[in-house]
Amino acid sequence: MPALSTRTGSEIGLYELLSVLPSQLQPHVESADDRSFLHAMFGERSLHSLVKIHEKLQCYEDRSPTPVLDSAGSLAQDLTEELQERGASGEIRELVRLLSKPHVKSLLSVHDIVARKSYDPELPPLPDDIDDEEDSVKIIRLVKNKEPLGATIKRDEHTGAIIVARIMRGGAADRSGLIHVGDELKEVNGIPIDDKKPEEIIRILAQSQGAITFKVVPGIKEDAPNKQPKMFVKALFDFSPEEDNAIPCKEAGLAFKKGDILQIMSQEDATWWQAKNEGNGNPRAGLVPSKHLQERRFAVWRPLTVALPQRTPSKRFTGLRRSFRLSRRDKKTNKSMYESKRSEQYDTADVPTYEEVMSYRRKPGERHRLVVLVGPTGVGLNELKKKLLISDPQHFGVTVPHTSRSKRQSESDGVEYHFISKHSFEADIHNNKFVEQGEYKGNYYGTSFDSVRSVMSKNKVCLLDVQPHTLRHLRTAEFKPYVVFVKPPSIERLRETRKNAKVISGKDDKGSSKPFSEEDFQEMIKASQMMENQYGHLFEKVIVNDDLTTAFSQLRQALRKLETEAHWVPISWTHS
Ligand SMILES: Nc1ncnc2c1ncn2[C@@H]1O[C@H](COP(=O)(O)OP(=O)(O)OP(=O)(O)O)[C@@H](O)[C@H]1O
Repeated sequence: MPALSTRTGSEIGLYELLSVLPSQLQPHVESADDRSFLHAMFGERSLHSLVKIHEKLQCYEDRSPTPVLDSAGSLAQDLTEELQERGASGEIRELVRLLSKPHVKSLLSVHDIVARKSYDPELPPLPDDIDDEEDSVKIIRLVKNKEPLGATIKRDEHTGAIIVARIMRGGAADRSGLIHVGDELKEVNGIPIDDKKPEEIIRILAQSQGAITFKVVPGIKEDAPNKQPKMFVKALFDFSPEEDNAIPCKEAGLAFKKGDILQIMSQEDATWWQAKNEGNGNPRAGLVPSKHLQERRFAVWRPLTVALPQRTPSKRFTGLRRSFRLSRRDKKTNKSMYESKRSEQYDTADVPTYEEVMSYRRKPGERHRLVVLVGPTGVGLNELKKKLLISDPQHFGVTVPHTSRSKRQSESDGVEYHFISKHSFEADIHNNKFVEQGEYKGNYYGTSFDSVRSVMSKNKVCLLDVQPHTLRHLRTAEFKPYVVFVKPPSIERLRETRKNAKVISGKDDKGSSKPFSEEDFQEMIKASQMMENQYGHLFEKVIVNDDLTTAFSQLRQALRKLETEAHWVPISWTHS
């Protein structure tokens, strides 16, 4: 900004500064709203008067004047009386007249107040015949620009009075500290509103700019300012106030997307909370559905979206990744796998509303978080895992799966697999020792929790790829999983990029491979959409595996950040 001209040449006069600021700031302010706000604010007459007074007072600052006496008012009174007793020369009469002028009396009175530094107002005693029923009225003057007032109103069902229903945290009304929930609105800008509908009042308010005067009857005093501790939640669903017909005021709503971090500012209302979105930097709170409301809504929607028969998960062995060298290209296996996931997901404990979170940064020496890769079959999880392992074999590690099939000559126990008997495998399943397990051609295969622990205890980042329905078993303070969803690109890009790629054929379990078919691509995209719909709220990072090198570098960067920066994790993971 260029230097501003000053009155004295050496010091910037505040008053001059104020008058040139709007034009000087103009090139730096993009929005027309902001520009008109600045104009209105710097052009406000009372502000200019205050600045003038401030400048005048500054002249006295160096001299630090002290009052000679603090009873100039009574001295003037005594003097007037004495002078009146003396005869009546013209000069005496003039002095008596001057001293009795109300302005001079007020000036002397102000002088004495300042000299005594007694600034508390002295209120006259209450009259004896006061009517206890009479309402005390408060006049409030707020300066409003285009920003909304940040309050909602309602009509009291019993009395018919217009009452302040909500004050939005951080909004204009809240910042003023003058209007409170429960206050009864009597007049806006001198217009009585007793007979007006709330919508009409809202219109009056919306059309008012600059100073607005409210006449209110204060409600019952609020308790001490809300000292609720800061609470952050991760939203597990999308919300758009525009599309919500139940919200008391659409303009007061706060839109958010699944995965956004919200700071809950008020839970006073059981149905509509007030929250700020951590991501958008807006200091004003908006209305969001409360957890309770969202749960109720979900209960109503749920039968419509997932009307699937419940299965008993313990009796079923869900599908396995090809990392176990099993067929997942067998369509029958894939289909039943997804059906089983759907029914497991919508278990009542899993209603996706909000999850309380806290910022967490791994301390030096602390175990690394488990990195879980999730994605549809063939999307490239193994390829990405392989690249990570090659990039830093000391830093990354993978689990060794268990199997009940017999060991081949070329294999060693604990290298390709942990080979255990069918009987032990079944006992381990029974004792919940597996993150996930499955059966293929009469043999069991599975990844145990202990195999994950074993990698983590070597201070390595354990890379695991699992079916998304097993995430719920891993989401504990011990593993603190960082879930990366690997997503396929568009079908056109799949055709282009996977020209030379091979998928493991489902025809045998010897790992023979075949090129991707058009059907494989379609299945991959469909499965990806299904996973995102059902488990999207659990994914912390989504990577589109279009160009492999780009996807790998995005993953590498995300994992670097995971180790160096703070991330939001469920609060229960932080106090273990
Ligand atoms: N971005 C990519 N561009 C080209 N080819 C790719 C890309 N990503 C993976 N591939 C190839 O696609 C094939 C399948 O990849 P990969 O085996 O890693 O999939 P996967 O997700 O591990 O599958 P599954 O879970 O069924 O084991 C491999 O031949 C791999 O090299």
